[in-house]
Amino acid sequence: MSRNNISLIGFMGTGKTTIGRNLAKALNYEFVDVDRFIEEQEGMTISQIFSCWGETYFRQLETKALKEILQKEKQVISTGGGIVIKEENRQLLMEHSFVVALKATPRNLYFRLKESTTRPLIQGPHPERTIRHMMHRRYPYYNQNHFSVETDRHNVADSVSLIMENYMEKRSAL
Ligand SMILES: Nc1ncnc2c1ncn2[C@@H]1O[C@H](COP(=O)(O)OP(=O)(O)OP(=O)(O)O)[C@@H](O)[C@H]1O
Ligand SMILES: O=C(O)C1=C[C@@H](O)[C@@H](O)[C@H](O)C1
Ligand SMILES: [Mg+2]
Repeated sequence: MSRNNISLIGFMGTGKTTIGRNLAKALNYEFVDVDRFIEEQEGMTISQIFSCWGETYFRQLETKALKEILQKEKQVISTGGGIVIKEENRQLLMEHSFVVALKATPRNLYFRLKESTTRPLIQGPHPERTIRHMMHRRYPYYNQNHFSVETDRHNVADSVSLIMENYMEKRSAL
């Protein structure tokens, strides 16, 4: 595990961007959001990439972006919710960063995301059911981590403190 990068993984809406920004500030690390990095490189939004080129192409861009981002250190990396689907990405993350999984129930995620129009995979007619199905399939992948936080039970500030404590502890034990 690299000593100097923290990656946040988890389903859409678990708080990777919100917690990530605060964590980066607290550690004086750079904050990098993989989705935003891809959007800047491509000059298109994630929704546009999905609708013009499809998910498979997006997944290729995502792995390319991850490799580039992981070259640097002292970063909090907020990943896309589906990055863990690929074994290659899971290995890259575990090898080059301290991986923190953020968790929440499908019900809470539904309430957090129901007004969102920027998440193409949950724009269908039954978003809560879709979240439940996708979460079920991805569950084992989110469980490959160095530390996890239940965001149903901890607010943003508490989650940041818990992650910092655990990161410092495990880093000094290396
Ligand atoms: N305990 C909590 N921890 C984190 N976020 C919370 C919590 N409770 C409510 N929220 C809200 O849930 C939303 C989380 O959205 P955010 O964009 O940070 O998620 P994300 O994991 O980055 O999603 P995506 O994968 O789609 O980018 C924010 O509006 C945040 O304020
Ligand atoms: O869960 C997912 O598969 C995704 C989550 C978002 O962060 C984006 O990366 C994209 O909308 C796909
Ligand atoms: Mg995000």
